[in-house]
Amino acid sequence: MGAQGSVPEGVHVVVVGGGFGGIAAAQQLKSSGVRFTLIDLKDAFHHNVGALRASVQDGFAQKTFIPYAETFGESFTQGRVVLVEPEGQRVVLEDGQEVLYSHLILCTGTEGPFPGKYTSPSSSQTAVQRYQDLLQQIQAAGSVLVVGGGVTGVEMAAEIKTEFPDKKVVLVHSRIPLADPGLLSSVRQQAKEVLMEKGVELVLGQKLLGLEGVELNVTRGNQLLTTDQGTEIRADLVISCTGQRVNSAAYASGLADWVAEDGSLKVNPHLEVGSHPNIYAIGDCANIQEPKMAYHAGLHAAVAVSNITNSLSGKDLCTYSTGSSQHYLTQVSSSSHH
Ligand SMILES: Cc1cc2nc3c(=O)[nH]c(=O)nc-3n(C[C@H](O)[C@H](O)[C@H](O)COP(=O)(O)OP(=O)(O)OC[C@H]3O[C@@H](n4cnc5c(N)ncnc54)[C@H](O)[C@@H]3O)c2cc1C
Repeated sequence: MGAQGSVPEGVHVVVVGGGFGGIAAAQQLKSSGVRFTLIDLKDAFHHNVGALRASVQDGFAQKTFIPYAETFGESFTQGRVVLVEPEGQRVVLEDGQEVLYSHLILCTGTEGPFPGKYTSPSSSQTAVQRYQDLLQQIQAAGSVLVVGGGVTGVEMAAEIKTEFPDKKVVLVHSRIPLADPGLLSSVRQQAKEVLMEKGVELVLGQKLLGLEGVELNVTRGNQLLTTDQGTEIRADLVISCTGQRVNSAAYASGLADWVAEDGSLKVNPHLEVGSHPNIYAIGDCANIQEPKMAYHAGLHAAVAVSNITNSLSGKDLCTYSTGSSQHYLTQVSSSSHH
């Protein structure tokens, strides 16, 4: 089905979440001529792959927020989805507005602490300012403690030390290996070596105590922090890169039967959620055993949109194969859908 193809009347795809998965889906729906509504609580797409660079480089943050309305016009609605109702085929926004769908693509991603993630319902201007403010705090600090050695923490520590080699940067991580368990151990080892070469001090296999009581992202001057093994760390500024979790609030009650332990949605190989052939989950909120990456979210979007258009034109559905990006679109017979 292309721009000239005919889309059956009444088709309206609602895409919840305008992260990497959501914008890829919306762009493909737009070029397929399918009516859609993209809903996000922010007014701009956040290219969060650049979030940590935006924290250390003046003027970079504004390049990482791209207003949805410029690309999607009236097909974009700003708001927070608080409920998915599969029976009524509608989603409900925080302000009470209801949006009906024929097909739903859920891509609410993950949430986590600023600066790695920015999930406040504020304007992009406010968001950009927040990154600029953090840059000033980093500039003012003599020493920075980065908490959490997943990929975000590793990147944050490396970015600060790269831009400000004279600052003391300490990275504390509760496990010994750095970065994410889904990555090759050689990659994780390389991340460690890069940090050590740059002069980042590593405190591994220790958990920082009392993080809840620490004012984050503000330079306070020589705060004393302690780990569960009694190691004392002094730092002017503390940045948290820990505790990312799947953002399940929108669907947790409406699709409770299909929510996995980590909050993600259980999908079949067509990326359909549970027993709902018209509801898809893609990106970080889809329960797929692979590293959570922007790149994968884009691949999922292609599968979900192809399956919507294929189901409308009576074609076979595609399956998503983890890790085989070149062959991710595999046509399979799916007589159960037709
Ligand atoms: C610091 C950092 C660096 C990264 N670097 C890389 C990299 O180099 N390469 C790579 O491939 N991946 C990278 N990743 C991972 C990548 O960012 C994620 O895998 C990707 O963002 C997932 O896309 P998504 O669309 O599933 O979700 P997200 O990008 O998390 O987007 C979800 C969207 O949903 C919206 N939303 C959530 N709940 C609601 C609701 N209830 N109502 C309305 N809207 C809602 C949010 O506002 C958000 O815009 C990085 C991640 C971080 C944190």
